[in-house]
Amino acid sequence: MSAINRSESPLTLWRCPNKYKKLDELHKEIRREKRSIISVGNSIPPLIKSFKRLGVPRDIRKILKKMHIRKPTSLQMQALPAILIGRDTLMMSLTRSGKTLAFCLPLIMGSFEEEHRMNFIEGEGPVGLIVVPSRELAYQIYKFILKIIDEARNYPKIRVILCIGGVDMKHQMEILRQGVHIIISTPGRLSDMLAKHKIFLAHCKAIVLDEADRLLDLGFEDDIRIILSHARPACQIILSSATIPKKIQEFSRQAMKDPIFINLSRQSLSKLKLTQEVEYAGHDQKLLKLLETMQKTNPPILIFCENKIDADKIERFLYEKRIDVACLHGGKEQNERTQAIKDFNRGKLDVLAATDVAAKGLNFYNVRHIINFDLPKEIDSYIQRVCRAGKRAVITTYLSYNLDKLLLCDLKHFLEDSRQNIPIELEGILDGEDEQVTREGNCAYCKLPDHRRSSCPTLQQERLKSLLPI
Ligand SMILES: Nc1ncnc2c1ncn2[C@@H]1O[C@H](COP(=O)(O)OP(=O)(O)OP(=O)(O)O)[C@@H](O)[C@H]1O
Repeated sequence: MSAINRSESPLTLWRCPNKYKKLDELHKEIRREKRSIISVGNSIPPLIKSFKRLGVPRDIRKILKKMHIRKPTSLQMQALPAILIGRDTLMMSLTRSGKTLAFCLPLIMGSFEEEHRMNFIEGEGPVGLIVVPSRELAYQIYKFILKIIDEARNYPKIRVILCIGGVDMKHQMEILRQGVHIIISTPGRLSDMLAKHKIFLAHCKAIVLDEADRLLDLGFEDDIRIILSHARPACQIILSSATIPKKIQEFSRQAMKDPIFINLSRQSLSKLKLTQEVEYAGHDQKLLKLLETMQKTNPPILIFCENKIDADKIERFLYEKRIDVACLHGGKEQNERTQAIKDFNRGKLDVLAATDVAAKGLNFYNVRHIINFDLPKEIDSYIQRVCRAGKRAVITTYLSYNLDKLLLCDLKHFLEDSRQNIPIELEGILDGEDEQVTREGNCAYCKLPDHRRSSCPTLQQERLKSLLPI
């Protein structure tokens, strides 16, 4: 291990430009409101609207441009300055809001700076660690980072490795021995490597927990605690999560220091201009309905279901109808899963039937139709699924007859928030809670028009505030 202490200084030397520093709180807040951003915490940096002002080096901006990334997304405008100044950050937003770039870019910039300052030597590093719940997601992020650094020819060479099950570790270990800047891993494999003293986090400056809600859902809590216990207390923690369930609240209270919470509210989804429809269907009718439902659009069509059995059943049924289909779930071999995603994204498959867990965090391109074979148990999972859709896609959801009224109520409110006509099937569902809207149709919480309690920005901000460590 190295003799220099790399861990006490922040990830990057980036400082907020003076022009932005001078903005008063009111103006910062107005800019956030315009972009449906809610930020909570002490001394939150302002939104910064260009990669140039964010200090992203010119060559990297050129590479991003080639990837059709010209300006930061709303989330990145807030998250990048927060992460770049070294603050613990929790990003809560829907999928496709650009969270991955928001944490990858600072790690890449930080690694370049480190390597520029002093070459990494044998056994040194990592500067940054990214922990994700699935191998596919790890691979996707790995490829994304490689794409950027491989093209950055005028910058010092930085090394990235994948530390996940199913990958030959021999080559990765070789790179590790040369000194590594960024590690992308799944929790099980990483805690194993830490226990065997093959990886050290003593000099790690930032740890990212991507899809943090899913990491905890999948029971990786103990692994995460072990991983964090190997890091220095000064290590920056970055969490990305689509929802903030209780476990995340507790976790962030314990693990994060003076954090900034950033929430991109749901209204931003309305930009996708989706058509969302629901149909009642008994369990036995669903397969038969499927062919008719699929006629609504051209492929690619993504079918979501809650369990592996249904995913397999759908695959078999459509295969017999000579449709190019595959399924994606935890019971499939890694190479089958990778192949299915590749084929679907390249247009070789018309239909992919997937469970939520398997599809979590993956990017699918230009999906025209999402069919929810069943309504997930939580509205957040429904929203996650919807986020996989391309622009102007159709979302069809099969509702069973015995669904929880509150869940249907959540669905109805979500459709209202996304400016959808309420399907006749949901019209009869009473708000039940007069608390949702006042008699004048205003938000029952802040009494302002144009939104409901379920999407009230003031309420969301107050909820986030309550999550902050005391
Ligand atoms: N500033 C940007 N401008 C244009 N495209 C972008 C920008 N940032 C990211 N993208 C692209 O948008 C897509 C989704 O981004 P990304 O995967 O970072 O979203 P995410 O919020 O992490 O989603 P998920 O929760 O699904 O992981 C990717 O194809 C990415 O390359």
